[in-house]
Amino acid sequence: MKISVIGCGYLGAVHAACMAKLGHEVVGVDVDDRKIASLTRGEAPFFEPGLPEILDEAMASGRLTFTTDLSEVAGAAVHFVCVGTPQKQGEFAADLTYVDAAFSSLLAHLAPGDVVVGKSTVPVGTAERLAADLEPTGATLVWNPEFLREGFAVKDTLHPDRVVYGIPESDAGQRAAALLDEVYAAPLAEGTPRIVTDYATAQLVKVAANSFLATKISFINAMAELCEATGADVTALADAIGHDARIGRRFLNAGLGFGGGCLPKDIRAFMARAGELGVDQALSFLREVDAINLRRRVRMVDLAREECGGSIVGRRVAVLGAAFKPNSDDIRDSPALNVAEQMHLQGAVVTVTDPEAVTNAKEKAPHLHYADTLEAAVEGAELVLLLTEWEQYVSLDPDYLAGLVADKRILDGRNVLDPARWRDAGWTYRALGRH
Ligand SMILES: NC(=O)c1ccc[n+]([C@@H]2O[C@H](COP(=O)([O-])OP(=O)(O)OC[C@H]3O[C@@H](n4cnc5c(N)ncnc54)[C@H](O)[C@@H]3O)[C@@H](O)[C@H]2O)c1
Ligand SMILES: O=c1ccn([C@@H]2O[C@H](COP(=O)(O)OP(=O)(O)O[C@H]3O[C@H](CO)[C@@H](O)[C@H](O)[C@H]3O)[C@@H](O)[C@H]2O)c(=O)[nH]1
Repeated sequence: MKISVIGCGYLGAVHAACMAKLGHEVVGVDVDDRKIASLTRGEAPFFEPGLPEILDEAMASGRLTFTTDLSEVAGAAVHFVCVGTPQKQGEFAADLTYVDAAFSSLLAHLAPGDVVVGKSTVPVGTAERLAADLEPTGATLVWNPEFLREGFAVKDTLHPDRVVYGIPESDAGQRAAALLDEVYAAPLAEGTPRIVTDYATAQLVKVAANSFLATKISFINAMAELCEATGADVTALADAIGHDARIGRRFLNAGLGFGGGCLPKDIRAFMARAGELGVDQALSFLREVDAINLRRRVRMVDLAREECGGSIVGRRVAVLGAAFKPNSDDIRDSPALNVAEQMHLQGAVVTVTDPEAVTNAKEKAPHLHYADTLEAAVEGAELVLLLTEWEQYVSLDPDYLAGLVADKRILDGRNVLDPARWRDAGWTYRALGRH
């Protein structure tokens, strides 16, 4: 089937390549000509494990092309809209400029019977408005939220935990769902659960899922605050409560908290939308989820100051990690980069390293120092901060690192190192929520 994917960022580029892998003929469209030039060369414009391989395969098959010319979507039966919905400057609400622009420019290229599939994360009520705009074209809107995780985007797209379709209550809605079933025939054949519902529910499922994940992380980080006040150990606590199948151990990793281009802005946009709907009280707990999360970053800097005898002015600090999570080069709302910036503002001499995110970090925070290797970053450091749990940092040898630094002091912002092993090697080890 001929498919178009509008918006080829972290979500859209992966979606386009995966749809081609499933056998469809795909045209990916973006307004960013640098991104399109890179994708056209078969090069992923960002780091995502597995993407280069499926891009290569799809480009070689001739089934995947990229363009900045939206008119090339004509003739596609299904159009996926994957453009960004960032947080508005200075507000909690989502900025729908890109979604609105993508839909309005798409109108001229649609034919009756086409299916437009919204995958961007939007405030509930957006799909209903966009469906009304589509009506004169004879195309049908399906709201099909996306749940992929960066770092696992290819696997999550090809083998999703579930698919959700928000459709109108009409024959056209049923036909649109059947067409989307054809697009997703391979994952559905694997038994992927498929939930068909109305627009409002489909849009809410997405932000409810992200709110739940954010709440789980902030819950354990609140427990970390209690652990710090009592001498308890939050990792042991998470293991113990996680054994209860009703709770589960996943997403209970305490530390610097959540960042990225999704959880922080999605819970804020959800609160803003609840306010517009007159039900802001229902989500008032998300304010606390956000506040607990942001407090962890401040606590990390406080811990660094404590370890440096009350002041970090002029101290040489090595920061391991800039990406918001490992296996990604994404630095959107990265807790690691935020801590590095706070340390710099408070007078420390900060050198940041990351296996993949240094280029993006330099663009966002050019005033920090950067090193391409771990060795260069830690050389002569008086304090080391592990802030993104890349495997190469998790598996660091304390004796090896000891030979490079000026002072053997490490703060583990992700609770991934073995405290006993580091202390035995002569290090001062501190972490969030454990001693
Ligand atoms: N990144 C994820 O892991 C993820 C997962 C699930 C859902 N989402 C949601 O998907 C959406 C996209 O997120 P992302 O991380 O891919 O963002 P992104 O910023 O990486 O990509 C968005 C892309 O859309 C392009 N764009 C903007 N306006 C356009 C237009 N009018 N026509 C064509 N292209 C246009 C931009 O140039 C950019 O390349 C957001 O709503 C996000 O919340 C993201
Ligand atoms: O126990 C945990 C788990 C995660 N995190 C942090 O939480 C953030 C988000 O992690 P993750 O959810 O794995 O990354 P994303 O790629 O942002 O994915 C989330 O956001 C996407 C965009 O909406 C959704 O599609 C995914 O389902 C949802 O997991 C990162 O900063 C992690 O470091 C923790 O602090 N502790």
